[in-house]
Amino acid sequence: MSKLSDPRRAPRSAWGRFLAGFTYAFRGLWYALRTQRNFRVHTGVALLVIIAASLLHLSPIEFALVAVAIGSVLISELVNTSIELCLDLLHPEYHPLVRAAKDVAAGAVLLSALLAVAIGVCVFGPHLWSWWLTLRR
Ligand SMILES: Nc1ncnc2c1ncn2[C@@H]1O[C@H](COP(=O)(O)OP(=O)(O)OP(=O)(O)O)[C@@H](O)[C@H]1O
Repeated sequence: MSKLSDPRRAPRSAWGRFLAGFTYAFRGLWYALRTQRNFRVHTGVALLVIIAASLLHLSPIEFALVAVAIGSVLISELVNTSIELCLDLLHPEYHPLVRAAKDVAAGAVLLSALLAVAIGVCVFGPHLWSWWLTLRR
């Protein structure tokens, strides 16, 4: 990339740099949505969970817990993707340390997904149970 086309070199005001930061962040989210199947799946599940949370009229605290669960999964997925991209760029060939680094990053995603499931069971469980009891009456 030539220096002229490198956006980091474009002269900008502080406000312009601040706004550009948002553009880069949304570009990152769009990149993950376009290229990462797991991120798309997790985003779809998150939307379904938000719809279910609205239908079941969760309390503000319950909604906050669900938001933390969703956020932790999506954020860990994004960090995992970023780590994978860096490693693929720096060392595309097989290396045991690359394997360990990618496996650890994948482990972080797994842990956050398990945390989300635990929060989901604790928050949605009682609501679904009372909904089920109402249906049976
Ligand atoms: N360069 C490498 N050297 C050693 N092992 C690697 C290397 N690249 C990938 N691996 C191993 O393969 C696994 C999958 O890696 P990969 O980069 O395909 O991730 P992925 O989770 O399938 O990502 P995605 O589906 O998002 O592309 C890693 O967890 C790691 O164990």
